[in-house]
Amino acid sequence: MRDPLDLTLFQQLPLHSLPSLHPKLKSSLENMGISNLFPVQVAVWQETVGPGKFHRDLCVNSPTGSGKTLAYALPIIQLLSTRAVTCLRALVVVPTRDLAFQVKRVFDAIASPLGLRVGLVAGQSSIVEEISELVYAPECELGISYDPEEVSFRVWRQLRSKGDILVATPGKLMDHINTTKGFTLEHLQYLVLDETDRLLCEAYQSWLPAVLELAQSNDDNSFEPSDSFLPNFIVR
Ligand SMILES: Nc1ncnc2c1ncn2[C@@H]1O[C@H](COP(=O)(O)OP(=O)(O)OP(=O)(O)O)[C@@H](O)[C@H]1O
Repeated sequence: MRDPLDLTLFQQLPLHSLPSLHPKLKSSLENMGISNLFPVQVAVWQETVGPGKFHRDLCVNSPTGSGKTLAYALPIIQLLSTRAVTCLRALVVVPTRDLAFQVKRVFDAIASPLGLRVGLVAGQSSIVEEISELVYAPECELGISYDPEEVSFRVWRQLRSKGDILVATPGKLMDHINTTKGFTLEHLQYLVLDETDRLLCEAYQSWLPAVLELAQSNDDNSFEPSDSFLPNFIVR
């Protein structure tokens, strides 16, 4: 493990001083009234997109209100902006439904202009509605009722992810891992644990080992063949 970076040594930076920042990401931030990145955001950007380049886990420890959500959301969106096919590549796990809504709003604001879709599973709607938000189901689109227990093999083959990024609470995530056909973590590239201290207090059916195992289960990753390593953002 490297020596930690001291965030108090980082300064705010204006957006225009980040040459690699995607122009649409810059516009989205400006629309949100953001003209500078906060120090934690500068530090994480530099360790991921910037000179530090992203090939390891990051553990971010920074005070409440210091801007940690954008600190991880910005590089993830920037790094996913070149994706050609929609599949679930980033998973953000948070301990509460309220935080899940809050984090999804931040992702939505910067992901949509880049054509990236953000899903939410936090018990906000029925399980069937959540499933229809997560995976394409041909019957669903034809208006025929969709019972996930009765999906034929032919249909199962056609199921694919509707989103690039998913924000989830652990309990709901495990429900979908255990029961939703077509829901897969095999293409996952980024895993974020937000409010890790609270998350790890709860075992939730051993959700973390299950997620790590599923995310690393596919050796035949057709999207990023050289990237078998799953970098994690751990935020508290
Ligand atoms: N670069 C920025 N410029 C201006 N406002 C910002 C910037 N980054 C984040 N904010 C705003 O600062 C507030 C706090 O951000 P955020 O919720 O991400 O902090 P946090 O560190 O995750 O806090 P918590 O620990 O409570 O979750 C939000 O209202 C957010 O919109």
